[in-house]
Amino acid sequence: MKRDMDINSVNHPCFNAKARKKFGRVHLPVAPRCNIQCRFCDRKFDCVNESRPGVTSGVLSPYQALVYLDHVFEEKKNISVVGIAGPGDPFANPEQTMETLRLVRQAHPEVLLCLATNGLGIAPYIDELAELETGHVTVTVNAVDPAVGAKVYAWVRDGKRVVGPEEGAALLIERQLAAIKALKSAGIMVKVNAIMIPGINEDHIVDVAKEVSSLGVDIFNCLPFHENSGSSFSHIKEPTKAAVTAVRKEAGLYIKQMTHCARCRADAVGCLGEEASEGLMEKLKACERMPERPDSIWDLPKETCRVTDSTRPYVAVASMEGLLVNQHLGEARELMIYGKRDDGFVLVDTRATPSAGTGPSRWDQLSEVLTDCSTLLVSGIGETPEKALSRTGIDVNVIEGLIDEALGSVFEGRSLHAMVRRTPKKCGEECSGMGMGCG
Ligand SMILES: C[S@@+](CC[C@H](N)C(=O)[O-])C[C@H]1O[C@@H](n2cnc3c(N)ncnc32)[C@H](O)[C@@H]1O
Ligand code: SF4
Ligand code: SF4
Repeated sequence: MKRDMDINSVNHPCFNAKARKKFGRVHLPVAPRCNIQCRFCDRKFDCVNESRPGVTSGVLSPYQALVYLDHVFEEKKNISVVGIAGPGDPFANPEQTMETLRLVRQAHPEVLLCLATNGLGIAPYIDELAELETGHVTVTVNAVDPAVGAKVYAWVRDGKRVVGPEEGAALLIERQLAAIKALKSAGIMVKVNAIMIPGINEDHIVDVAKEVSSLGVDIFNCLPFHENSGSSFSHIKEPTKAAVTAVRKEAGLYIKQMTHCARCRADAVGCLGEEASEGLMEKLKACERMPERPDSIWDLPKETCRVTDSTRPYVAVASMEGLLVNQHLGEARELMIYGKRDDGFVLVDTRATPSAGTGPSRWDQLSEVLTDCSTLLVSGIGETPEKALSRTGIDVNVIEGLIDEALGSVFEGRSLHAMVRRTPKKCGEECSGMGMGCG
């Protein structure tokens, strides 16, 4: 759908408070994974009831997102910005992010493109972002001192290497500052978000403001920590309004402040603070059920492939960080769905698992979610789900080790024997369940 809108870079409702009543934004939730773990963040992929960052009603492929965008433009005539803000990090899913931006730019040359990222993985993409005329990037910088950063970040994944808090924070900060410099050199407007977390970094926010101001950042958004029962900071309370105002005032001595941030969901749409449209959330879910690409399923080399059924070309994996098969099915809130292409394995989707407490029907629901998967790789599973899934034709394997290695075996027809977990996790012994089966 072509639109006739005269949009210029000042019409971004987050970068310019004056634009916030007139212009809206839409976030396309195409990036489910994350390459770091902020201790305050808990992502939810199928939730209509919570309004906070990291939450979305669904995750879309780039093509699905383009179809969804047409529905958005039809319903909302004042959208000036198309952005990607997770629900994870855009550069933990760089292929999906860049493909989405390319598709949107091609179909809608008038729109402002925008991204929110932790900055770890953006560097290789900055030139292309500039070519696509991505006008606005937000980088979340919660610390510029690695000792403070180590309190905020649990781990950081750089390629295949996962590092702990101290080394991770130092690496992340170095990448963030370099990325900000490069973004500014490429002529892109940069906003820095800094989450103010009581008892963790509240005395450090002004240092962050000073540092990023020296790099030419355009605007600074000191965002109060949003209480989050699912995160490791579940015990921390939101900072008081007075404390946030005081920090913003001091930080304002160094850099322009944003004070109207609505702490939006990863699928937010409309003007800032506007209630989510039920109709559009239904459309988003409908788009999520469409084929991921117009030509849908990739051709697999059937003669060498254990995954011989072309209606089940994918493999579902339970993993805590996307590197290892290391999660019990009962603990997995999402499964990673992998496919094979000529150039290797590719994460095609991340799917929420049905929530606990619904009894055995939970596993029937899960098998519906996995109708296009031939195989499930987990590090533990209860007897009931194993039987329920196997009944529907899914090959369930309890293994441990690198995802890439396991996918190699599955897709190339080799045995998984060497990876089989010798002492399968017993129900309730190593997971957080009650030992009652994964009900
Ligand atoms: C969900 S993230 C997605 C983009 C990217 N991963 C990032 O961190 O910038 C969007 C923004 O929400 C913030 N956020 C996440 N959880 C939050 C919380 N509990 N309280 C306040 N801000 C939060 C992030 O720090 C980030 O600035
Ligand atoms: S980088 Fe963004 S999505 Fe990732 S854990 Fe931090 S806030 Fe959440
Ligand atoms: S979270 Fe804040 S900066 Fe991001 S879109 Fe919402 S209002 Fe704008």
